[in-house]
Amino acid sequence: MIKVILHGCNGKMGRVLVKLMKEDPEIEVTAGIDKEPEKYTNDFPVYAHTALCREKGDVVIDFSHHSALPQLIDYCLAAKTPLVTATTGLSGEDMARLAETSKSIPVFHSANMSVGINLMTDLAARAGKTLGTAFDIEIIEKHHNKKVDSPSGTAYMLANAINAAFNNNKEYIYGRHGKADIRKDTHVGIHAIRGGTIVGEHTVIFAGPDEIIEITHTALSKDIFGLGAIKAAKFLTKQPSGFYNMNDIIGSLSL
Ligand SMILES: NC(=O)C1=CN([C@@H]2O[C@H](COP(=O)(O)OP(=O)(O)OC[C@H]3O[C@@H](n4cnc5c(N)ncnc54)[C@H](O)[C@@H]3O)[C@@H](O)[C@H]2O)C=CC1
Ligand SMILES: O=C(O)C1=N[C@H](C(=O)O)C[C@H](O)C1
Repeated sequence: MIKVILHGCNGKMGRVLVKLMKEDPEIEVTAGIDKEPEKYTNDFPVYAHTALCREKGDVVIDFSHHSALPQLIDYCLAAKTPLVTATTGLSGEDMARLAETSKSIPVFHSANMSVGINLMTDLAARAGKTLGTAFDIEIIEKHHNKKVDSPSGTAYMLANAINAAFNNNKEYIYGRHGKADIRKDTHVGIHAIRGGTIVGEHTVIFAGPDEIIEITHTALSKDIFGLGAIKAAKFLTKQPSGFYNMNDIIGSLSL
């Protein structure tokens, strides 16, 4: 039985993970950490801070807030516990911290734990490479009205994969309010919609002369992210130190 320390256990994704792990005989929550520890009644202890957690887990799963990352990394390093982090809104400095941490313990990060988005990322990069600069690229993401970061981590993941296909010469343009000039072919427009209970929708538009290609992924339930994180946790407990992502568990998606 794999023992999980669930960081952010009382959040929306935390509740999904608690439910999914109850249904899985191979994995269980040993302790939770959440800055609102009493929000729900849980059948495992919940602490307000990593420093208070005495339980030992085989792996930490994190769906919380990017501001918690430094303390979470300190905890994982001290407890020598592998870290699966799905939290978004990470800065370049945060990513560098995760990469440094992965020299000492196994670390898994993906801004989107679904299989579909990871395939879409490959498809979008390939489309960018094939279509070249004749096609303008815009990314639209839609999420629920409780999401705190924008644009989404997934929008960045898609943009970065496309950018890599263009030797990283793209410039990200966030909305166009106040812009009084035409777009350049080096621009990638990124636009965030927030409303209702939208689980998550990402569209990459390639708009060319007289034709348009759109690639869309729609998440219909948060379970897809939770199941991906559980797969990642099971995978990570068997790995040496290193920095892993979804491609390591779903195999090469190169088309
Ligand atoms: N990679 C993926 O596939 C997915 C990533 N996410 C990301 O996961 C994160 C959480 O999403 P939700 O559950 O929807 O948010 P949420 O706001 O419902 O839950 C976050 C939880 O973390 C707790 N928290 C915040 N700061 C903390 C701290 N310093 N220490 C301990 N606990 C803290 C909050 O009290 C809350 O219970 C977000 O960054 C979101 O973008 C969400 C869905 C899928
Ligand atoms: O906050 C969310 O809900 C989600 N966040 C992730 C992101 O920022 O990309 C992944 C998913 O789209 C849901």
